[in-house]
Amino acid sequence: MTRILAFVGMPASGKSEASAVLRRKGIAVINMGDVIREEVVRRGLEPTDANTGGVGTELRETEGRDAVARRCVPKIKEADSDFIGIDGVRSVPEVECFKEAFGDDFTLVSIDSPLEVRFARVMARKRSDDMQDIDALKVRDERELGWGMGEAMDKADIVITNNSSLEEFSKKIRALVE
Ligand SMILES: Nc1ncnc2c1ncn2[C@@H]1O[C@H](COP(=O)(O)OP(=O)(O)OP(=O)(O)O)[C@@H](O)[C@H]1O
Repeated sequence: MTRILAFVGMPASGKSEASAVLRRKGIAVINMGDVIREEVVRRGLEPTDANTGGVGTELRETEGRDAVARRCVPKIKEADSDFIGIDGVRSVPEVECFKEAFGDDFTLVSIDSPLEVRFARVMARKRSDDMQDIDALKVRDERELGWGMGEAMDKADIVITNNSSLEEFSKKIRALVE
């Protein structure tokens, strides 16, 4: 039996930090974006933002909105471990795919963090693909919501707020795992 903790949340809400807590505990985390990057490489393409975006959209169009989740299922089964994390759930069909494959062993965790707090963190993190003003973050939020992220967050079994320190947040994630 594999217990699965999957994280869903708006951009810069803290999904990577939650995944890092799991990894520090020796728990493997599957990043759903990596599944798309793998497909890009398999097709002999460069893993650029444009190519991953294009392949991701194409996979969803040709194989269904749960295409990426379906590719994760055998990976989770093959890993044959007691506990696994998933970073990057984005829509209800993906949640349904995991629920169908793993039933009650699948727990969806929504990470909740307000726009202003997320924006301050984006400014501090300085990632190359990050937005430069709060309006750009709002646009990114709208794009993710357009893919059904809001409905996926509504399906969460557990909601964790991340609006204070990183230590406080890590403690909540550790408690969840334990
Ligand atoms: N509680 C916190 N206190 C301070 N910094 C935080 C906290 N939570 C997250 N951060 C920082 O905010 C930034 C965004 O968090 P993170 O990268 O985990 O978000 P994400 O949900 O994975 O984002 P994305 O969806 O954009 O990849 C990171 O630099 C992270 O270290």
